[in-house]
Order: sequence, then structure tokens, then C-alpha cells
Amino acid sequence: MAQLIDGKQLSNQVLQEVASEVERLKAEHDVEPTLAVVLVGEDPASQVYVRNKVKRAKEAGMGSIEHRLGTETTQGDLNQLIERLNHDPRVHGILVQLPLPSHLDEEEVIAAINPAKDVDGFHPLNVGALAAGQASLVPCTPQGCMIMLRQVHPDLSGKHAVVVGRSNIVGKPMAALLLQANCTVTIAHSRTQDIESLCRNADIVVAAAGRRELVDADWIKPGATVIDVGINAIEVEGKRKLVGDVAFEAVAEKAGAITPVPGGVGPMTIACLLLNTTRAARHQLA
Ligand SMILES: Nc1nc2c(c(=O)[nH]1)N[C@@H](CN(C=O)c1ccc(C(=O)N[C@@H](CCC(=O)O)C(=O)O)cc1)CN2
Repeated sequence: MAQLIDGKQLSNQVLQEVASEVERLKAEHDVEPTLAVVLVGEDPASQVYVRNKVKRAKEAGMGSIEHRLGTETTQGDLNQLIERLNHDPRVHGILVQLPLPSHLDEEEVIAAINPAKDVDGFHPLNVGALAAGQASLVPCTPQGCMIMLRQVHPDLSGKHAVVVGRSNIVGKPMAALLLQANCTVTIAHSRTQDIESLCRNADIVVAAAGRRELVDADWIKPGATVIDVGINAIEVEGKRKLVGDVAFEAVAEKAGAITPVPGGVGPMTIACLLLNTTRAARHQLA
């Protein structure tokens, strides 16, 4: 049976480090790291994530400012709000919860955020810096995945990693981080032929395809490490249940280590968001 990489426990450790850094910033520089969270529309999952982000920020002693906007919000209104937050000296991090309602242009919104306050790490300048191996604000989910991977592989050098999925939020930055850690990286996606055998050769599989239980036991090399980024809500006997992109029960029999869903990558995403906010606050001091 695989070792379980416990995202809840690990995220609590990260959050403790965040709380200590918040204390230091307050005591030494009279700065309260503050996160502004922008939610547009009524998406129920987004509402849960935003609530949890604000709750965790408060628990870590950080400031938080919430902007909840109606679905009918225009691009102009949203851009104006971001411009205000960009210039507000109390705000160190800006997060616009995705997905946005379909009439809004996500790329335009992300590009409007001051890169120094872009705690999601989605701004083209931060994306470029990551690709070039330069210091930057790194997207939260892949950053969390790397912390989890390091629990099992303190040295990732030379490992063969397959990332299943090529999204801007997870797949692409994940591949960049693995490459920075000297892994041999393959990105697989919906047009890739014979993904199964690519994965069977991998020491590390990161499943971020957005398809529930796509990765099955026969995709996995015995002893491999499996990171499940998927969060898919299903109904079992009338009750809501979350499953990942990995068929957990079967894969756990074969893998060496695996992350659960829930309680894996999700809590790490929020912890890394707050870590980025303290980093942004410290950077802005200079
Ligand atoms: N601006 C952003 N939008 C989105 C991001 C992001 O990083 N930045 N990622 C996802 C959603 N997300 C964070 O926003 C996120 C998803 C899931 C979790 C989480 O803790 N999940 C729990 C289960 C929660 C539940 O019961 O539904 C778990 O996996 O244990 C945190 C953050 C898309 N949008």
C-alpha cells in the first residue's frame, strides 16, 4: 500500500511558517501582509474556495479584503477595481478567483494585475520568469505539489515525471518547476498518443487533466509517486463526494506514494497562496 502524502497536515506546517513570517513583518516593519480577494458571480465551488482563503488568511494573522461582485459585472468595472487595488498601499496580494463568468476576458483581467501583487503567479511576466528559471511568484497549486513531492523525493534530479494536462494554472507551471528541479519532464494531454505507456515509464505522475479517475493502476509503474490535482464532484447514493483524476483505491495498491482527494493538493494550494502573499509583502518592502 502506498505512503499517503497528507496535504492537510503539510499545509498546516506551511501555514505555521506563514503565521511566523506575518508576525515578523508586523514586528520588524509594521506591515500587515494583506490579501485582496475578488469573486465575480455565484459559482458555488468558487464561493467555498474564497471563503476558505479568507478564513485561512485571518487565522495566519494576515489582513484580507473581499470584493464580491455580481455576475453582471462588466470588464470595465473589474479592470477599474484591479487598478484601485494595484495602487492601494495596504494591499500586497491580489487574487481574482477563476473561472470568471463567460462574458469576462480572463487573460485581460490577469494582465491588469500588478505583477508584484500577482500572488496567483498567472501574470505573463511571472509566467515568463518561471519559464526562464528566474525568481517569481509561482502558481499556488504546482508550488504545493512540489512541496508534497519533496516529502518523498528530497532530490528530484534525474526523475522522469509525466504531467497529464497542459493548463496555464497547473500543467505548464508544474512542468517548469519539475524541469527546474532537474527532472526529465513529459507533458501529456488529450491529443497525446498512448498516455498509459508514457505514464508507465514515469517515476512521478502528476494528474491534472480534469477527468475523474482517468489514471488507473495499469498506468502506474510499481513504486511510482502519484500527485492527484483533480477535484471532481460526483453523487454517490444521493451524497456529494469528491474524487480526483486518479482511481485512488486501485492506484494506491501499486504506487509508492500518493496524494488523496480531498485532503491532498487542495489545502496546499491555499497555504501556498498565503505564502506568496507574505513573499509579495516582503518584496514590496524593498
Ligand atoms: N485564482 C485562482 N482560481 C482558481 C485556482 C487558483 O489557484 N487561483 N485554483 C482552483 C480552485 N482552488 C483555488 O482557488 C482550490 C480548489 C480546491 C481547494 C481545496 O482545498 N479543496 C479541498 C476540497 C474542498 C471541497 O470540499 O470542495 C480538498 O481538495 O481537500 C482549494 C483551492 C480553480 N480556481
